[in-house]
Amino acid sequence: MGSWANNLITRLKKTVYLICNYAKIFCRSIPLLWKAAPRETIFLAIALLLQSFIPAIAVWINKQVVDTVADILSSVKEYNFWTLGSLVSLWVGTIFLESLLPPWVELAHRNISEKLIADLNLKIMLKANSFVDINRFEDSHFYDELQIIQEQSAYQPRYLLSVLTEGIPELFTIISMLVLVSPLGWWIPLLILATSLPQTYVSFKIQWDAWQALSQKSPQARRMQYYASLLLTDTYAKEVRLFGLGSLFTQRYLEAFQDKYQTMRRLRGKQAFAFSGFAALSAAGNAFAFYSVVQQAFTGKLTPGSVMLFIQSLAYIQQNLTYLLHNCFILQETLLFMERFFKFLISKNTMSVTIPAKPVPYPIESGIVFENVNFAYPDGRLALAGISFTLHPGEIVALVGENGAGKTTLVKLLARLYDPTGGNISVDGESLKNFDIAVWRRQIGVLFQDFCRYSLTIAENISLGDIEAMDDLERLKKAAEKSGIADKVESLPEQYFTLLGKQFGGTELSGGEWQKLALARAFVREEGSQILILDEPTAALDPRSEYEIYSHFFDLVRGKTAILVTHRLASVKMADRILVLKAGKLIEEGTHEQLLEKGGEYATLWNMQVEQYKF
Ligand SMILES: Nc1ncnc2c1ncn2[C@@H]1O[C@H](COP(=O)(O)OP(=O)(O)OP(=O)(O)O)[C@@H](O)[C@H]1O
Repeated sequence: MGSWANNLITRLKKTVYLICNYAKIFCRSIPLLWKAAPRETIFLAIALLLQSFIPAIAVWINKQVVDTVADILSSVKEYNFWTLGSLVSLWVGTIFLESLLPPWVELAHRNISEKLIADLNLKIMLKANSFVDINRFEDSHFYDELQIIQEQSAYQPRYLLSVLTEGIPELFTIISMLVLVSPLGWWIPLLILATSLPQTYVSFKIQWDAWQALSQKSPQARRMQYYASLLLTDTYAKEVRLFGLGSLFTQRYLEAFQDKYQTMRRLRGKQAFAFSGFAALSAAGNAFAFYSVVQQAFTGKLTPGSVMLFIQSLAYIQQNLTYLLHNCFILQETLLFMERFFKFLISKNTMSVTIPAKPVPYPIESGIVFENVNFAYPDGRLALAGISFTLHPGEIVALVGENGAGKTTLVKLLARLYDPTGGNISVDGESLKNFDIAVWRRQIGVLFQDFCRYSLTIAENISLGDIEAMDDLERLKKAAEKSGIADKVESLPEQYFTLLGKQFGGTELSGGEWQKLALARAFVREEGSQILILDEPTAALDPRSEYEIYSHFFDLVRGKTAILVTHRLASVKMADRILVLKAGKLIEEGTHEQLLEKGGEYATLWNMQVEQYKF
């Protein structure tokens, strides 16, 4: 067989595969509508079926009316009021139904699409929440996919419904019109289809190419969005103005736009060109069919009503084919979104979970042991290498070291936000991996240096540390007092019920006040937790607040194993032990005095800080 034929077979196979794949996704998507809104879906299906056949019934009635009138005029039949009256009543009935249905179809469409959007978004949120580690969010490919799904879930489900509510009646109208014209000549529907389908196929193919090009250019589209957000969101407003960054970002926006636009412009040109060529073929086919019908009418083989039926049917077929084609494009894009959505729903957790889990020791007796622990982030760089130490119950340990030394990474491993890529972490001799992750995390109160600021009330902001404390104002107040934010809260008119954050018109706090609130969140998890991790807890605090926190530190962490990550060496003096990290390695370990005596890295850092305070 020649290479031309081979090529054709490969293309055909590919097309069949694509169509089967789309059909599969379509069949998986429809039950989602049913689940989101069963009653509305039944109503919509019935209304759509009615809508689909109304045009064919109307055209058929028109034919009967014209033929009856022609017969009466040519005296073939006698004028009969009842025949004409019933035809007119039927015609009025179909026209009435045609105008009655759309508002109800629209209502059902909107109700279902709103429910469907909420349903899909909930599924996405629940799935994202089921990832127990944060690796997924740091895998750039996966994160990109998640962003696209999140963005498109706001409108693609609506498109799916639009396509169904418009496309189904269009398809049935085309079929019923083809059936109606077939008595005029068996070859007429075939000719109309044969001259219209190449146009449909080519448009489809070009649309597919355009979609692929668009997804290849999606980094550019996302960059455009990013540069726009730099000029349009409050987070960047200060720096953009002070550093005069407006023109740089608009320039970058334009560069990304040009890159995407040039590709799309070429493809759209190709599409218009191919479309026009095949439109001419379709027009020639229709003209031939029209000529044949009119000629048969001249020779008396067809009635005037049949000519009108042909003209009206052809108009309906042409119009609905164009609309259907457009809807197929949209459906194709929607099905690609649904494919992404389904893939996302079956994506696996990257962290292994042991079932059944071992009970977490309470209290921890012998301690938490890091044994030769290594960790590399997804980009492959080693952030921790060969870390070994033991955290004894009730001990206060300070982690110090230069920026990027691996301190935060180490506490993330302890909270099991990641698993080590080498070595092991164990608690009372049992690997951390064997515990129920949620139960283990409940043992930990934590404040990260990049803590979150929630646009919720103060009480809610604190209680997020332990949602069981949500209604226990006394517990929340105690945590607020420990972190030093209680006085500020009590000075506000609505106190603990003050809404925070500008997003919903709440009050704004200063950076240090937000940090104290986050600290209160770590303290509220007091009951039942055994470990307290504070990563730079006082970075944004004024000297007085910092002094107050550290002078009561033993009180604050009472009975817990505490890990304190800080650059302020004056505040680590009271720690039972200090671990010094450098470039991912544990290089020194001991009390403040021992490390000073040793004269190593810690002593150097200490002396540098002491120098700063000398006058
Ligand atoms: N999410 C991440 N993906 C890739 N690399 C990361 C990520 N987070 C941190 N790193 C890298 O891991 C190393 C250790 O970072 P880590 O945040 O643990 O340092 P740190 O000691 O807490 O620093 P700092 O004192 O600045 O807070 C750094 O080189 C950093 O670039």
